[in-house]
Amino acid sequence: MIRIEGLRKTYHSRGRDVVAVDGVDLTVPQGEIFGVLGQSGAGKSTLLRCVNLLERPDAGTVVVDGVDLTALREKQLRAARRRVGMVHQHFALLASRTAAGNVAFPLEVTGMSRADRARRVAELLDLVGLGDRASAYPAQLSGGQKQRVGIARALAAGPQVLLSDEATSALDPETTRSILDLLLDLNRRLGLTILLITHEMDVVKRVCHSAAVMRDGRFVESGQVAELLRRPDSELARGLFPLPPAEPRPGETVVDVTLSGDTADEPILAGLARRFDLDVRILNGAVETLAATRAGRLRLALPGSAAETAPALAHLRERGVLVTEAGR
Ligand SMILES: Nc1ncnc2c1ncn2[C@@H]1O[C@H](COP(=O)(O)OP(=O)(O)OP(=O)(O)O)[C@@H](O)[C@H]1O
Repeated sequence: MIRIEGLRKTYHSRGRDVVAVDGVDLTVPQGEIFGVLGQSGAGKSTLLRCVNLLERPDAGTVVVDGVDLTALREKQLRAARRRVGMVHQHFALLASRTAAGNVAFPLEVTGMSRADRARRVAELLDLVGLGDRASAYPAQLSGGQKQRVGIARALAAGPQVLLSDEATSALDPETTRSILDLLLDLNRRLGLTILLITHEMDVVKRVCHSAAVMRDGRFVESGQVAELLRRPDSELARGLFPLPPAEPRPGETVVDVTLSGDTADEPILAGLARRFDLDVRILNGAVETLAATRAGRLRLALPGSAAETAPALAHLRERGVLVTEAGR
């Protein structure tokens, strides 16, 4: 579990202050995957580096598995950091070491015997699906394979918590999917708590139970993905399911409906046709399986004026469907 309260970090550079993290509160329960989404410069990397205290925050506390890391001295902190694995965007592997040598690296300072180390490294490489590439050097591995080595190395000391710094942004879409599937699998099998930063909506969609949108050092919204999808003003919901503009026909009322959880699998349009004798057109949209819920957004055109379609829309709302004005 990760609990962050009141985190702030300001950099002083060339005579001016840059507030990179401006009062962030965040809780990631044990076994959950939390994604922080934001554009370049939002403060995501600084936030992540403050979680394992690679960067010391100016204010706030960072508690990982019940230990307040901000209260520790350097020596205790080095030991406590083993509770936190880190996966890097550009893998950060040692070119002169094999895959096995890279995974063994963090174990060498723990005093583990050579035989135990070899056993543990083989186990970790198997876990990430690279059991047969133990003696390959990074230059002989694909990007996805390098990231698998990076993940195995991050897990070497048996952390409960994994931090992922844009782990897939240097990878092609198919490899990205396979690495995200691996993170999801590790989360489920090991009960691993994962805090990841990303600028890609797809990453949030595929693996995150909860997420935050970060801008100018602050969280502008944060919560479980399923819950954010039920908020009419959620930026994340709009980003996860963008709806391109669509031209209605004369006499139609156009609305956006957001479905999450049970409503995503109910035949809501058939219900409208039956109960209200309405032939609804789907202008665009999608319903998908996300990490923790089924969800989607549709832009619908209903025949009739706003007043004429109001009972049908009220019926949808009663069933738990979020109905908003198109494009809002
Ligand atoms: N070491 C540093 N010294 C001075 N300013 C910094 C330093 N590191 C980051 N910053 C500034 O802090 C702000 C947040 O940067 P940060 O790297 O955390 O954002 P980010 O969301 O991770 O962006 P990116 O995805 O591009 O890495 C930016 O304005 C950046 O220029």
